[in-house]
Amino acid sequence: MVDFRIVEIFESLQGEGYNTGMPAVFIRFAGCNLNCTWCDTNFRKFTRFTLNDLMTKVSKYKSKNIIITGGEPTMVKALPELLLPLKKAGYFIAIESNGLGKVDPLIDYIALSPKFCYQSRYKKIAQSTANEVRIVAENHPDFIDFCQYIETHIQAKHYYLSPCEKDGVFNMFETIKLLGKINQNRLDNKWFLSVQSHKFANIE
Ligand SMILES: Nc1nc2[nH]cc(C(=O)O)c2c(=O)[nH]1
Ligand code: SF4
Ligand SMILES: [Mg+2]
Repeated sequence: MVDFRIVEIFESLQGEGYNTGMPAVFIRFAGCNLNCTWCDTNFRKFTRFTLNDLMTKVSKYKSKNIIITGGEPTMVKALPELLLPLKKAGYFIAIESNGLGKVDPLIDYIALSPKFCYQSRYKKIAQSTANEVRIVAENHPDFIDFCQYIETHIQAKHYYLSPCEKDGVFNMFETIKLLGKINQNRLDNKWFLSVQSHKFANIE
């Protein structure tokens, strides 16, 4: 029988991006194909859940929104075996992905966070459509070029820069300066600010 490597499951509010404030059950899968220096998730420590364990656990929460995250959830081979029963049970399923893997068509809402520190890996784009893109802001001369590259290669409704957190400190000033740069010479802003608001609200 398949089992899923799960870091944590919890109910909270979406802290980031367009759906900030949306109540959701977060399913955090173990494993990632990247190793960002500022990663805030220990995706190596996990518990095994069967499909039944997962469905039972999720059904105990109030929310009918699921956010599949990680780690990198597109690397979970058995994911479709979970998505189908979740869809049948009426859940709205969102995913948080770094964009290097293809997102299953059963997913209802796609948030992609391509990583500047691994820009060479994005020469081939696996997932070229999304509902929203969020890039963690980094102070580097090539950063704006990367954002522009992503904007032309990933079609999305919303584009965001997110301040990077290291040891509780956010590069907020750097981020808004980068937003100013990336939006200059446009009639309408295309890039907006997304903060990890849950970290300010002291919720999961
Ligand atoms: N509240 C809350 N919102 C989130 N949105 C994306 C998260 C993630 O870790 O992928 C996350 C998270 O960890 N907590
Ligand atoms: S892609 Fe996300 S989960 Fe993976 S190492 Fe980077 S920040 Fe962490
Ligand atoms: Mg998080």
